[in-house]
Amino acid sequence: MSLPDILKLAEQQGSLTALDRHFALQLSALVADSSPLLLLLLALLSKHLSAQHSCLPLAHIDAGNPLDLRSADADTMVMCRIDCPQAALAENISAFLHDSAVVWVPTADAAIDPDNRPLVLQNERLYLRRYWHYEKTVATKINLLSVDSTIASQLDSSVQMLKQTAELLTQLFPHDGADTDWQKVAAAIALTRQLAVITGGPGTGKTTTVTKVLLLLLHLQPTLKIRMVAPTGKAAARLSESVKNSKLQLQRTLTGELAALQHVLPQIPETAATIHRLLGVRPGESRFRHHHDNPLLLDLLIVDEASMVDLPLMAKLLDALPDNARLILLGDQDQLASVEAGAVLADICQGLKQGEHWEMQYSQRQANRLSELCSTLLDASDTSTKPTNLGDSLCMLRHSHRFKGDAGIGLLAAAVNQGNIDAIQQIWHKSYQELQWLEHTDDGSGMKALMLQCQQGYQSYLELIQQHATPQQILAAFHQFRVLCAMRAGEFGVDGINIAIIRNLAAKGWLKPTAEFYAGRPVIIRSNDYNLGLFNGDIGLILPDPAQNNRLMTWFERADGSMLKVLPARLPGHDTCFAMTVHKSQGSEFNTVALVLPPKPHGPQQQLLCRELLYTAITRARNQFVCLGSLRGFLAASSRLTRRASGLAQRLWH
Ligand SMILES: Nc1ncnc2c1ncn2[C@@H]1O[C@H](COP(=O)(O)OP(=O)(O)OP(=O)(O)O)[C@@H](O)[C@H]1O
Repeated sequence: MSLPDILKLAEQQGSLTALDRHFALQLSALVADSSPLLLLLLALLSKHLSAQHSCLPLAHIDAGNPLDLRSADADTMVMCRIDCPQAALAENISAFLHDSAVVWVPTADAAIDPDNRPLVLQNERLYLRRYWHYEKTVATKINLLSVDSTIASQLDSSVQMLKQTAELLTQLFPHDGADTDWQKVAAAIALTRQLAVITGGPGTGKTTTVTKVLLLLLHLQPTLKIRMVAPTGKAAARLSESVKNSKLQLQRTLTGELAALQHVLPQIPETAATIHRLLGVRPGESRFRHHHDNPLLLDLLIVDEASMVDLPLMAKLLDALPDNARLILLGDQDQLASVEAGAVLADICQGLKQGEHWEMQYSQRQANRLSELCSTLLDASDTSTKPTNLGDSLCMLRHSHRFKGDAGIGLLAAAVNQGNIDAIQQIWHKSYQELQWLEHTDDGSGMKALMLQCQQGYQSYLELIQQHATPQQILAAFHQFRVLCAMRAGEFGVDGINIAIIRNLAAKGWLKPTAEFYAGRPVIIRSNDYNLGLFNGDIGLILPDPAQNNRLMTWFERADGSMLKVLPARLPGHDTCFAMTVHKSQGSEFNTVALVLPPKPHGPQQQLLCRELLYTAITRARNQFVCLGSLRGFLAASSRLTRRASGLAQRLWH
């Protein structure tokens, strides 16, 4: 059997896709190199990229069965294994790739490959040139932005400036407890450094903190040009809403000595855009309007939900950022990584991870500066023995103001995040009001209970349609409840659950799904349509338009709160979305979330069911979290962490 035949066998057995096989065959034909090992590596690289890794770490390859064949005759197994001990594999393959004419191995003095070879090998990781380039762009810019900035040095040399900043911080962050106010520390970092990365779970006060930072920065520099962005329209709308709320709360606290800052409040921007809109999409072209040679016109960029930003988009955004601009990244590093390749925020925060715990990694100099600015004492556990510039730019908020300490949702999210199996079991057995477990049973009673939840959750928006409420009111009611699934296909995936919900609501007489488009059908957009202004992940509702003789239109709410209506026939690719994937729910929140897990996860499903997926689903819920699944499956998923292969953390932290 030749290697191309073995690739075909791997495709038939499901361990490679047709794309992986064709990619390998075509690229090796293009570069006129038919060596079996190169073909094998190309197929594995493609497989890794499809699984959203940025590269193929050579150490990940299994010498004995690299294609993960389930069954094959002895000759075939011998043909496809790599003839070398596993311990020496990475080194041997590395030597092979060094000699290959299609692989570029960067050196300290050659930053660009003059021959534009399609593959790059660095630190025993094999990249497609494009991805290597994205990673390098992100690492270079983040490293550049984290260098101890002039602002911080000025502060150190000017006692008066330090005192003034400390006073402003004390007034804006009054705190009576003895422990450190991390929001204040985060604000001090954002005020004094060009880069600040503020991470933390839901409700830990990221937006509140950043709004206060904006107030202080605008007070000190009134002409500062600020832009706020998020990866999706929904996340941008949420950020706008959150900043508006924070401004209202702040307004109430600006009394006494702080009253002088009241006039600055209106200067704080309230509208966030999507990253695509900020960068300027040019229809039909893959390059954005803004890039390194045509940078964005801004002094400060705030990026919310940074965990959702994939490697290519982050590279393009950072490439377009002017050299002297400030950058604040906000996000939750524990959430699922971006839908596309990379896990940029997790890689940026990786140096803080110490086993199952997170600890700040400040240099002694930064710890002293922050202690003075915040009138607190950062202890030894917050400083690093191997300090980095990036470590000085990071702050993690850990106290959630949304979930009260003893509230079920917060406890469950924390226990899942730590993979604490005993705690998870106790929480599910304790019957918290906010949590409801539905076990899959052979008689289908779990599924029946889920359908009852759906009736309760979707009743109010369907009633509002009958009462001729405004599309905005109906959409707001629809967004109170959502079913989330781990996967798309199958009876317990998005496809099957959507069908079950439609049948159930139709049986109640609440929906009339007699045609493709019917009043009350929720849709989620699958791709970007820049002409219509619709983006991947946007959710709309099909409703009659009284202004057009009740003709059916699809209504969407834009990031600025205005409504967009589109003829159903003109919609780009879309799906029904009574149920949606957990991935697509990132950046959204609902009063009640019902998560559906398969009863007996097997094969590739198990890989999908991981800790980040559960954590993301749980933290989408504000008031109630319901889960239909098998408790064993839930516990197994809590123990499974997914790591995306990437060289970014190494470039940033070593
Ligand atoms: N220090 C604080 N003391 C009391 N309440 C706070 C504090 N910080 C934030 N809050 C409140 O907690 C809630 C969540 O805050 P905020 O929206 O800033 O968090 P967030 O981290 O941005 O949340 P999300 O990730 O959901 O966007 C808000 O109602 C806010 O007013």
